[in-house]
Amino acid sequence: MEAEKKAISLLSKLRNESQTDKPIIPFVEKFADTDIWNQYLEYQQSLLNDTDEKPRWFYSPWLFVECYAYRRIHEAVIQSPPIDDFDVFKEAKEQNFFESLESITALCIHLQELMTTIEDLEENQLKNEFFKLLQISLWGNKCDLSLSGGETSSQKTNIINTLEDLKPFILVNDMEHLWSLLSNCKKTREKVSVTRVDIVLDNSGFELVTDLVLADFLLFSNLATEIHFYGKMIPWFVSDTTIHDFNWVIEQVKHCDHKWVSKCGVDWENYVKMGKWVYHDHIFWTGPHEFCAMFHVAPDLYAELQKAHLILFKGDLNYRKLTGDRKWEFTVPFHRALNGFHPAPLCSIRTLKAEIQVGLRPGQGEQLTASEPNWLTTGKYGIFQFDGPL
Ligand SMILES: O=P(O)(O)OC[C@@]1(O)O[C@H](CO)[C@@H](O)[C@@H]1O
Ligand SMILES: [Mn+2]
Repeated sequence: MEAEKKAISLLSKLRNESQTDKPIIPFVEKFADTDIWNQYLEYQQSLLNDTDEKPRWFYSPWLFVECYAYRRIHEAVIQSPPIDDFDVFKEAKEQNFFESLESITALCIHLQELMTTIEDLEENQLKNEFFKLLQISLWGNKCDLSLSGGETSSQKTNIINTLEDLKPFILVNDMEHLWSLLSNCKKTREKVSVTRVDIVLDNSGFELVTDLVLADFLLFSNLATEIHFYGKMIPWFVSDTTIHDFNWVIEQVKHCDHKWVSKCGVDWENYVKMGKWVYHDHIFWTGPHEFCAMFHVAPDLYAELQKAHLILFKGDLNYRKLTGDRKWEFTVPFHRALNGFHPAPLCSIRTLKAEIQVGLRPGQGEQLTASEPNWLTTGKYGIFQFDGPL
């Protein structure tokens, strides 16, 4: 109880600082990334050079302040042993999973049926199935809990039946590039060689299941031979996946009382055991830096990503970090907005929840603004945006 009281008082202090636009203060508790964060704070301070101004909640860049807020929540918890490994968002994430169970069941059954017919599929049919699972993973990204302030945001309908209706809302659609890349890898692959797809995960719950279903399909269709996942080392943006969530979701699926669903869980656990699925942690993902800084700030992670044939970046926050959350013109090429971040061919799979979008056709953004002023932030629209040699 003492520990809870302490955590709550630290959180109240944090709330007060943010509501009253206090200066952004350094981290005190020693943790793996404390120095990195405090150095970044100094950098933000240096941008205000000749004034006495301090970076503050209402005026500093949103991406930085928002990440800082989640890191401060974590600091309040780690300063309060013995509850220092408590995940304040665990309950919300688990609720999202349970509320989406019907849709998860339908998806797992679909996957198992596909597995049994895969040998008979023509090239074109295989491509179609790949596109379906990509779109399911895209729309799965609607289910994040930070946009809804932690309120429920689960998937209640069978998503497979809605894909056709949702197609007009895909603003950038580079799925064909993903297909060409992976089917070429498959055709030219020698017996012993590897095709590696890396997935930079976003939200746990329903979205994570859609990513695991896609990852499973990539393996049994032979479009890839190895999948590497990246999650968050601390609770992040309410619904983001940690290693605990990753294992928890697989365990839940495994114990579902539907035989095809639990078969998925058993397969997924085996992939992890066999090293066909590899989960990576890295503190960089919960840092303040945009991805173009990764080469210098986290060269080991950059080198790891370079081993992939394709990297899929799930979600809105990853898109903001890919593009530096800048006020880019809508028509600026994605390659340019990545600002030198090119570890391997990559694709952002994201529903739009923040006021940033690049790589649109001339006039496309303006047209959307005229007809639907909130199109950038509602999660109604989505993209598959690819960067890499064609
Ligand atoms: O990365 P995700 O889960 O797709 O979205 C995270 C998000 O909802 O959180 C922030 C709003 O607080 C925005 O960056 C973004 O819209
Ligand atoms: Mn998220």
